[in-house]
Amino acid sequence: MNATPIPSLESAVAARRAYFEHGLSPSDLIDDAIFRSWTRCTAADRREREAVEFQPVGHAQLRQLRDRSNDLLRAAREPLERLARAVSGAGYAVLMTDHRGYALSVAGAIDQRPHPMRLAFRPGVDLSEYAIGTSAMSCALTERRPVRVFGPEHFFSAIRGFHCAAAPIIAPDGTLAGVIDITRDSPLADPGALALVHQSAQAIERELFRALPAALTLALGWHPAPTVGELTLLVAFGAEGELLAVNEPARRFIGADALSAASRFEDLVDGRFGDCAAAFLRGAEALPLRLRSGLQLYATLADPPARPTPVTRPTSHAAPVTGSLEFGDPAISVRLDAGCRALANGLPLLVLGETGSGKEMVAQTLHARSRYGDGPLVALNCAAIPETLIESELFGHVEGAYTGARRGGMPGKIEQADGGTLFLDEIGDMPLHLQARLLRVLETREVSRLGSVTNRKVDCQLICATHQDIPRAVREGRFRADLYYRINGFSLRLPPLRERSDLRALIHALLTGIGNGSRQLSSDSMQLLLSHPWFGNTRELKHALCYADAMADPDDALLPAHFPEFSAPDALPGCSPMGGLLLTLEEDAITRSLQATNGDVRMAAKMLGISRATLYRRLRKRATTEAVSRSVQ
Ligand SMILES: Nc1ncnc2c1ncn2[C@@H]1O[C@H](COP(=O)(O)OP(=O)(O)OP(=O)(O)O)[C@@H](O)[C@H]1O
Repeated sequence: MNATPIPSLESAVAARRAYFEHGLSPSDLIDDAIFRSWTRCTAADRREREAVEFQPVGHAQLRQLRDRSNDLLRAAREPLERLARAVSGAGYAVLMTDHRGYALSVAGAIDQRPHPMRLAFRPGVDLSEYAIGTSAMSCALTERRPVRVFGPEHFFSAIRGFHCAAAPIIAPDGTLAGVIDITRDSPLADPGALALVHQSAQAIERELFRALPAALTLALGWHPAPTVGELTLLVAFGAEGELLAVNEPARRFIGADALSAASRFEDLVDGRFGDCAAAFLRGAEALPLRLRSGLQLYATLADPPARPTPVTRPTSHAAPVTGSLEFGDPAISVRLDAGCRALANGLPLLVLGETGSGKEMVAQTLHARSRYGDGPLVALNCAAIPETLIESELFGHVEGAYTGARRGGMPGKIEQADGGTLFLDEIGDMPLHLQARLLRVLETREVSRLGSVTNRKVDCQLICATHQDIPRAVREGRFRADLYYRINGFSLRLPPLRERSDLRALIHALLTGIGNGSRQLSSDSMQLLLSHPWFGNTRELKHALCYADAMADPDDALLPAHFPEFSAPDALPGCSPMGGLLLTLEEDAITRSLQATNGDVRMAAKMLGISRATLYRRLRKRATTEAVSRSVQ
């Protein structure tokens, strides 16, 4: 951060006199950024005494502005609140603008502030240099560095009561995402304010970085244990070691020339990406890394995996279970988190899992948490409606498109999902001839109703789900490969219930949703439920609990006798209702992940979103099955 002179009333007044009365450069009295801004305002023929308007844009335009900055708003929510708590007592209000200077959000006490500040601190107000002349935020926008602007340093006299400090927020791709500003009407100099704003901007930059769908994000430093507040150099890599993003401090540290020639881990660092990733997966806390320039640094994980929190039994007052997807299984929570990030980055999501494992619930929850969460969630189950109707359901039709078409026509599910999420359940069952049409819609983001020659633009996110082995369907010519790649921006595999480590907690949570929520379970019953293989997954478990609840007297605990008779678990997975299909899907995924990680079981398990123990179990099972089939042949 460049050092800026501590502002004082005397130096600001002297600088004004030097510049406006004598045409001199006052750069030893004020920050150069302010001098340059005055020069631009003068060149644009602006006058000091002009009135300043704080007109917010209309609702629709504000919505558009906020939609465009959705990632920024999400990343900034916590840092802005923290900053507001830190500075409110000193009379500051907090504001964040987008990269053009439009106010996006306001935090901290604004009600007691004087009139012009209350007008300026409203979402949608244009606070660019063009609109309000020299200010901390307009200087931070132009200079891409933290700037403080003190009373008389503002170009227009109308806002000389303001004292503000602002810092830019740089997006992971190096572009300007926005600016944070704090402003108050007290003329007391406050050297700490600028540092706080700068730290908040860096916290937002780190959040934007965290949201990248990166396989590995490294924090680089000169010491194996970075100290709090140290300048954080962040570099993010994709699953193949491709360079995804570099934050501003790292950009300056590594240098633009070295970065422009780098597209992979190996272009920046002596060493192999796979070795580095494997070392962290084995639990390394810090690794020495030599940059191509010869500088020796240490890398730590910028975003170490969260430790699983201990599961406590939910009480009957707990949040409704339909809002929860996992209850302490780290494998699921990591995948869900990654799924959220993938959606936030515009990737279509493919949810895989056995029947009843909660694919639809995942779609509902991720939709609600996404930036399209305010829009509709429109679902179509491709397996549940006759093939002849899917086309019209999906694409809609105009009046007279076919016999029986609705008068006035009808929008299809895709159109209805505009501004929200389209959820295509059982996508594996989509008829082949419609797949090409769907692909075209996904590519052009335009849909035309049956019988219509005009196209309509659609803006929605896509979540698909299936229990089918789509790679196999592709091999057999039942599913288009290009559509598969299009819908599979990120695949989220839900483990079957029998593999979940949070089964006990899930049972308790489901119990609270049954009857009046106070039903108890005997320990024998819990053992029974924990040992059942649950081929019908959560749906089967839920039914079993409802059944037992109906069989037991109102105040009794649920005993094993209250539960339906479970058929004995099948010894061979191939005998399970879903066995054949799922086995192929699993086999395929396991083989591909092992190939991709050169046989590294830890990494492969992480890629698959299952525990290492589960993967070993699968591999042992595979070895046994292969041995049995060899002996039979
Ligand atoms: N985490 C959970 N908490 C509570 N209920 C759940 C959970 N996961 C799934 N369920 C319930 O289990 C049932 C099946 O879930 P869902 O319909 O989401 O599964 P699915 O994988 O989409 O099934 P299918 O493939 O058969 O359509 C539903 O009644 C759902 O409410």
